[in-house]
Amino acid sequence: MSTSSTTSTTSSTSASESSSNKVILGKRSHTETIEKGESNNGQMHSRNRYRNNPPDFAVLAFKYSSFYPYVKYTKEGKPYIDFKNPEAVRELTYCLLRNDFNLILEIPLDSLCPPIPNRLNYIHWIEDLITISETRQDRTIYGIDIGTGASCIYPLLACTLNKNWVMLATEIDEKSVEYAENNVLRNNLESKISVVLNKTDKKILLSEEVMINNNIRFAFCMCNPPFYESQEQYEKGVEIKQTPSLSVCNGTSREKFTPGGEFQFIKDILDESLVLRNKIRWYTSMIGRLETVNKIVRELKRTGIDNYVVTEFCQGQTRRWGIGWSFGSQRPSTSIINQTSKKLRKISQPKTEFRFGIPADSHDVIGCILVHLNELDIDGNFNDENGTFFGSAKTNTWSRAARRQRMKSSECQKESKELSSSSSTSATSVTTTASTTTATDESTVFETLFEFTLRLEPWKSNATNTKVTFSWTNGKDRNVFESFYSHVKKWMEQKFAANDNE
Ligand SMILES: C[S@@+](CC[C@H](N)C(=O)[O-])C[C@H]1O[C@@H](n2cnc3c(N)ncnc32)[C@H](O)[C@@H]1O
Repeated sequence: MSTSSTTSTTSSTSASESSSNKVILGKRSHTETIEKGESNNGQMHSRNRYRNNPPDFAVLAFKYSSFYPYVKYTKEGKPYIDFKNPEAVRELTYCLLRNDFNLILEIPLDSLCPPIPNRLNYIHWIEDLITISETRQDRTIYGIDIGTGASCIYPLLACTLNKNWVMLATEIDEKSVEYAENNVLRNNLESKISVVLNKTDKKILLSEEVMINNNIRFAFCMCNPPFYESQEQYEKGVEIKQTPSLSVCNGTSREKFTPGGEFQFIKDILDESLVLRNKIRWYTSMIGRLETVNKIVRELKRTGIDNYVVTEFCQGQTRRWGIGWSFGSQRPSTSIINQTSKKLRKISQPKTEFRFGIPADSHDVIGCILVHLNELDIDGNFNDENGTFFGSAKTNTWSRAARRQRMKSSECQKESKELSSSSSTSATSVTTTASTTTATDESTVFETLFEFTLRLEPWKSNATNTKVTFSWTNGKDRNVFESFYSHVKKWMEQKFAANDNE
């Protein structure tokens, strides 16, 4: 059976064990949880509805007569189900989808039965990634689910949770396509989800049916690839699992196996992404084995892609991983980069958030920073409500060379003013004009180097210490942003040290 069913087992087992610990989560927006910088910490995604609210088998059995026969009770009266029984597992999945998402599905008994909490973790992580680039919540978000399976689980859940999402679901297996299409129709989601049969297993995205002749610019693609390359590798994988599998082994061979295993499948997506580039903003995949995460990160680096994120999907004792990469210049926040274990942070891209403290109140600090940003010709808007500045730099105005150049041109201007006030010669005015033009040209010729936000905390309080946080939100060159940040930090520290000494 596929490892995904094992995920269902361990999750539901641990879920029922912790059912005394129920907390109903209030509805929180994507941006809210991202801003709070919440990481997985060995748990489900912070918006996953099952994180602190595991399924209650007794309640489900009472509500759904089809599930009732599968629920048994321990001597202590604790409800449980036999995860070795594929029908019981499938009924549980049906009940959760119906009860919590108002979705009705039909999945063949020999096919993969998707564990819902695990599938939600991946969708919530995609929501976080998309939030970086899509600030307008009313805009249609286009996504692709590669290998949607008979259940069509990702598109169905994703479009139910996100009303502005539209998804293309791809699949190579004809029977699965038929089931997936019927599942879409059954839930009246045909205006949101299209299922296509990918006629070649040699191509994943670059096939005629998927991206060739498709003019849509997709925000993301997602994929739960077949994990193993052979039955032998699968059996080995099962053997080395630390906890014995409690679950039945369902899943067709197409769902479990692919030549070269998951590494080759994701590597193929990576190779195709090098052709498609910005036609899809975030290329992502689920990963079943930790060693594959390291191998794919090495491939990303080898091809020069530095804008990537890795994450860990936790569900009970089972771990899965997620990887995403982009050719765009939008940078994920540090909290998205950090949505993983400490171990994986080492191979993630470095942080995009930088912080220092200034021993003064926020009013004095912002006054000083804004004057200096103005001197540096940094464009931007300051939001006085929350103490946040949104800025962009067109050209490097803070480097030593740029500052020397600025000093030279202001000296020139001073000289020319003095000369023109004593004797107005045409030669001097030409010099003045020339130097101004050079400066103007420099700032208009270059595109935006980077965008950033600058936040002061605590804002509008009498605290005599202010935390200044710079976040790199857009740009290709990390070194340029970091040199700007270092310059402003040094300048501020010197300024306030000087004030202290006065
Ligand atoms: C592990 S299953 C995932 C099913 C479902 N997405 C889920 O998460 O439960 C992988 C699926 O990918 C499909 N697949 C394999 N190669 C493919 C390709 N080149 N294009 C589209 N689908 C493919 C398989 O048929 C299988 O249904």
